[in-house]
Parts: sequence; structure tokens; C-alpha cells
Amino acid sequence: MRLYDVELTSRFWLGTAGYPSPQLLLDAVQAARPGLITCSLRRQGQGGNDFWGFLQALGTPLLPNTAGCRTVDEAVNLAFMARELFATNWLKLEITGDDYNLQPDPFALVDATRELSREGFQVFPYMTNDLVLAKKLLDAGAQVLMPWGAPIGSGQGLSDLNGLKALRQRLPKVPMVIDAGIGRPSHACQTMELGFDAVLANTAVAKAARPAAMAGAMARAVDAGRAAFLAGPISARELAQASTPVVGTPFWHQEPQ
Ligand SMILES: CC(=O)[C@@H](O)[C@H](O)COP(=O)(O)O
Repeated sequence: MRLYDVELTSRFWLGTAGYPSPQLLLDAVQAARPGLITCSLRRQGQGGNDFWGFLQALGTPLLPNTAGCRTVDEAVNLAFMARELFATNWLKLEITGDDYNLQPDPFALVDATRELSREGFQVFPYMTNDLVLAKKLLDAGAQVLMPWGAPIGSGQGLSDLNGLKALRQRLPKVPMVIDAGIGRPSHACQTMELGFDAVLANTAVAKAARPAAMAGAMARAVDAGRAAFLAGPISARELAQASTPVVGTPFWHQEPQ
């Protein structure tokens, strides 16, 4: 898939926070071969340059994020730091508006997206699944959107299926990556079957009993869901319909002998 003129090799993206050890993170990356990995400058700063160097050495495209920021100014300052550290204009913009469910602040997101886009950043805003917010973020300069599946770390999967379907249907050409709340490979597969462009997961992999095995399963689920979407799945029906409606007609368009 191509985003902001960069080709990514996988539609599964992996967060790098909270693994039991660097080795298990490395194993997860090798098992999943994600299209990109994220890096939280604020939250993962304790390891400092060592950790950031470790991530860069993985050789996977890196998407720095502003997790932990609560204001436009904080996020913008961190964005400039990320650009300097990682030599990239890509930025996953996170601005928390509510501490209970870590819900993004829609107003601050729009303001920060406008300011950062003006400064040449290529912004990936982490947002709720609100259609009007999506349009305003696009107007502000974002070309990719990252609606939540459910609150970060909850593992609930797609908690507002109708809202997400509406978002996909109303903005069919906008690249959209479902970020947060993915708990299982089935959630990732369902996301892709709905026609979303990619999936980002962190907690479900980092906190799994075997992170590398889960990372691999997630990546395969994303591939399967994408293949199913492209294959044109049938619509669910309320009533039964015999698979072979007429005796002796193996193909539906064949005239009975
Ligand atoms: C990794 C990242 O960038 C975050 O947005 C978040 O941590 C992802 O959510 P989950 O941890 O629920 O997958």
C-alpha cells in the first residue's frame, strides 16, 4: 500500500510499547514483518536514544507518535523533536481529551493537524470514528486517518461497528487505518473485511503470552481480511436460500437439462 508517496510492504502495523523485553519485541517484528512500527517519544523516552536507536535498527519504517500529549502545543513541540530525531515528516498525532478512556480531543486534533500540515508534516491523526471530525481533519491537511476501533488497550475489537461502516462508506477513497482496541486476530480480519486499509495493534501483541506468535497471527489475519474484501464477500441474508436451488444444476446460471 502507498501512503504519502511511500510504499509499505504490509497492512499490519505494530506498536512497540510494553513488551516484556527488547528480544520479544524483535521476535514480534520478525514474525509479523509489519508495514511500519510506531514509537512513542514521550512514553518510551526513558530508554532514550538507546531505545530509539534499537527501533531504527529494526529496518522497518517508523511512525513516531505523540502519545501522552494533552494540548496542541505539546503535540506540536513533540512533532518537531520527532522530525529531528527520526528524520521523517510522518507523525501519528495523538492528543488525549479524556483520561478515563484515552479518547482523543477532536478540537485539538484539528488545530494541530492544520498547524503541522502547514509546517510540512504528513499527519496521521488518531481519532474517534466521527464522520464530521474525519472531514475536518481532511480539510486541515491530513491525507490518512486513524479511527479507533475501541479505547487503547481495551482489546474490545470494533466497538461501534455501524459507525465504522458508515465512515468507510462515506469516505471510500480516504486511506483509513484502524488503530487501538484490537484484541484478537479475528478483530483485525473483520476490520480488513470491511474495507479498511490497515490495522495497528500494540497491546494485544505486547501482552500476549507469546508476543511473536500473536504478531504473526495478526499479520496473517490482516492479509486474510484484505483478500476477503477484494474477493467480494456475499451479504448476509435473513432467510435461508438453498445453495443448490434446482436439482441437477451445479452452476447457478446453467439451464436444467
Ligand atoms: C501503539 C499506538 O500507537 C497506540 O495508538 C495504541 O497503543 C494502540 O492501541 P492498542 O494498544 O489498543 O493496540
